[in-house]
Amino acid sequence: MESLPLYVTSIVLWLTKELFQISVPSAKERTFIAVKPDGVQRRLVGQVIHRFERRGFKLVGLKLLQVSKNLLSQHYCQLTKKPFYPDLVEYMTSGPVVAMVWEGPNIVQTCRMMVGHTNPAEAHAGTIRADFSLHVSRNVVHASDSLEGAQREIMLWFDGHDLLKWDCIDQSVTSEL
Ligand SMILES: Nc1ncnc2c1ncn2[C@@H]1O[C@H](COP(=O)(O)OP(=O)(O)OP(=O)(O)O)[C@@H](O)[C@H]1O
Ligand SMILES: O=c1ccn([C@@H]2O[C@H](COP(=O)(O)OP(=O)(O)O)[C@@H](O)[C@H]2O)c(=O)[nH]1
Ligand SMILES: [Mg+2]
Repeated sequence: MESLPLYVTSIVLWLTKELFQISVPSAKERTFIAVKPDGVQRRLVGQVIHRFERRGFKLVGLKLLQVSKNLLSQHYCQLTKKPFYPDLVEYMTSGPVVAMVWEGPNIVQTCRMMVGHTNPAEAHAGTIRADFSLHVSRNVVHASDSLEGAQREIMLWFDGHDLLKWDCIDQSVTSEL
């Protein structure tokens, strides 16, 4: 059987989405991930990056930096009243952090699942925190916990022009997804 012309297929797909209100996850969704000082000290940066790469997500921003207390207080602004906050500041400023922006469909929620529970003792095996850490105060990575949080954190940690738009050629077929 002859295949339909591409424009007919596109119209049918568009109509199907419109008629049935199918919500397609945006491939452009972004999240902020950081390898915390304990992860950098333990040379886990490569393994953390590998997890997101092998899942199929796209790296669009990356830098190694010494975090200032000012940046950290903005990043963790919801936690400043917590009893562990002074220790958290000391921990997060104790050495370099690798800050990253990753892109892909449903990435915020998926990365939270891949990172695992805040407390490694409660994290499921196979998550980064369960596989690489033992204690909540040394839990190796940060991942944004909502779309709004991700947008706020990306703007806080990166200048827009440090984030790269590029095409994964192996994923061009699924760029509509
Ligand atoms: N009870 C605790 N004792 C020590 N440190 C804690 C405790 N709770 C949280 N933290 C630290 O503060 C960080 C921020 O806590 P939060 O509640 O935002 O967890 P999270 O969202 O899983 O972590 P992150 O924001 O770093 O991804 C935790 O990742 C952990 O390092
Ligand atoms: O009882 C706690 C809760 C949190 N944290 C630290 O604070 C970070 C941010 O906490 P959040 O609640 O945002 O958890 P996360 O988003 O990291 O899972 C965590 O990752 C931990 O490093 C901690 O040291 N003790
Ligand atoms: Mg958090």
